[in-house]
Amino acid sequence: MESMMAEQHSLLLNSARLFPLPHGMIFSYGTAGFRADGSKLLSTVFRAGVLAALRSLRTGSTVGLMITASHNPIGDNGIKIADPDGGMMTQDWEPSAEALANAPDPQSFVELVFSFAKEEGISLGGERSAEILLGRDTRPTGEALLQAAKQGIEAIVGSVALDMGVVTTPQLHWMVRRKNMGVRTSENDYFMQLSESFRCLMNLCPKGIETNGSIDSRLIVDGANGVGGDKLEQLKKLLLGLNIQVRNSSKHGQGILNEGVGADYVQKGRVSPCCFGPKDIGLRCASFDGDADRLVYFRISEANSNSIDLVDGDKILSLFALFMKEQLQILNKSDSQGLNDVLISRVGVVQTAYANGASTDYLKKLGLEVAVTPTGVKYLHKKAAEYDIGFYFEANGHGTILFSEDFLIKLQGKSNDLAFSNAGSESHKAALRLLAVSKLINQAVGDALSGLLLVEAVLQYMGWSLQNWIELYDDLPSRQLKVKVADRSAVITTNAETQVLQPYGLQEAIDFETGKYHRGRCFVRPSGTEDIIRVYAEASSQEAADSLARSVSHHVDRFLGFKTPHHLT
Ligand SMILES: CC(=O)N[C@H]1[C@@H](OP(=O)(O)O)O[C@H](CO)[C@@H](O)[C@@H]1O
Ligand SMILES: [Mg+2]
Repeated sequence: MESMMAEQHSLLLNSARLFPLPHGMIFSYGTAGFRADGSKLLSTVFRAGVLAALRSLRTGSTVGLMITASHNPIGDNGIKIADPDGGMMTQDWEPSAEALANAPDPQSFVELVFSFAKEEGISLGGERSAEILLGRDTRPTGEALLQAAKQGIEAIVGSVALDMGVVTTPQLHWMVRRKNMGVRTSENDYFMQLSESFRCLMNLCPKGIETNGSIDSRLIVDGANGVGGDKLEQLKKLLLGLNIQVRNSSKHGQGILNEGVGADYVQKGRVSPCCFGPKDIGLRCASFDGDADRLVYFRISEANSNSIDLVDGDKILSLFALFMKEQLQILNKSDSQGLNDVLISRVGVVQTAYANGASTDYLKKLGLEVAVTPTGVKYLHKKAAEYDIGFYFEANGHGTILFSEDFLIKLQGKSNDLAFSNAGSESHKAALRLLAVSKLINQAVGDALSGLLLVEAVLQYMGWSLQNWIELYDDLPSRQLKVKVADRSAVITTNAETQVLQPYGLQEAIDFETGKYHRGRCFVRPSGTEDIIRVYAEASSQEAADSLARSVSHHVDRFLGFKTPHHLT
């Protein structure tokens, strides 16, 4: 036993020596894992590999490691750990992740690993084995970082790293979840599950609407010059009834990842991505981010081909909620003899403070419970998992629908009963649709590919054009700005990030400015992925929202900015 521990100790120490901490850097486990310039992340990724192996040992299950910096510039990279259920690593481990990432030298890193393992009751030395699925996006630093992650994993005796290759973030999370369910996990299985459940939903569209010529089957998708476009090219070969054209796919090799393209660019700037123009006016367009866990829709506006009508995550959420609520109602409608057992379900919606106020009003009017959490999927997902059907979406297009195990068992039971007693009835079809949605939509994390297919199936079911969807409600005009400050950690917020506690006086200034505008709402918070403070403002006109955001940005700059002229973007 002792010799096993000694072997483990020296393996870890020798490996850690290969990945020295870059001078002067501090790494924090932000909104979605560690992010930094890709060339500075070798030690962080190596250490995250070690941590992932510990997580796998602790849980006795497979975990995931994804190397991506999502919508950030191509030179950045990042790493995050997926827990056995496919969700984000438990927040309880984040402080240890940070401590390990910042241990000043190999010796202290190894000591930390051993003491953390002891605290968590993890036995080291190879008594138990760990398994970690690795994935990366298309960034040029990805390959070297993947090797560092492997070395971190292999520095824990008995651990195995399985390289899933270049995948979207949601694919990797999906694979981890499925692996722990003991079912097939290959990329092909992923494509098959999505295409089959999509086909099932399309087959359940009301007759007549399917052939309604008013719905244009054409859909143009911006792949952000990243991994999502390539995967969609593969998936679309299995899809019937959709005419998808992919632009800005990394395979085409023309553009730079996330530069002038992608869901973040489109949603934050409300502009069309590169390679979209006047020829696309009026067509249904969608955009993924660099690792394809975000999805927004848009339409090039008639008046100015650079500006767009945006359909953001809030409106995707609203479309899904409307559809699902209708299916539950149909399912629970009694037949003529009053024979239908009602399927009780707790349905809830989770948003962040960035959700457009008009969407929240709409969802509440639908009779849904709406909860608000801080920014970041880790918060939204956890809250949504409290419901039988929990919807969550960030305005930027990251979101999904979660079904509780218990509800799915009851739903399957009900569907089986109906197949026996009332096959082909509207209630039976509604049950089948709900089951198909639970298979199509990624239960691990928001997924642009599966989200896109669900949007398309729901529009088809409703017989809706993009215009019908846009008219679901009118967005309140809003504006987001970024302010560069000397130290973003000086801003401390509360109340789901809607109120500033520190620096003292800033909240009063925000309240004062907000009070000047009709339907004004404004908040500021430090980004967890970029070195900036984000300012969000909403008001009854675009000019008012712009002006509120600008004046609050100046207050942020006054309280926290550099002494040199400020930087507002
Ligand atoms: C306003 C905004 O879009 N914030 C994004 C962004 O986080 P920040 O902490 O705001 O930088 O990246 C996160 C990870 O992708 C995403 O979850 C979040 O919604
Ligand atoms: Mg992303």
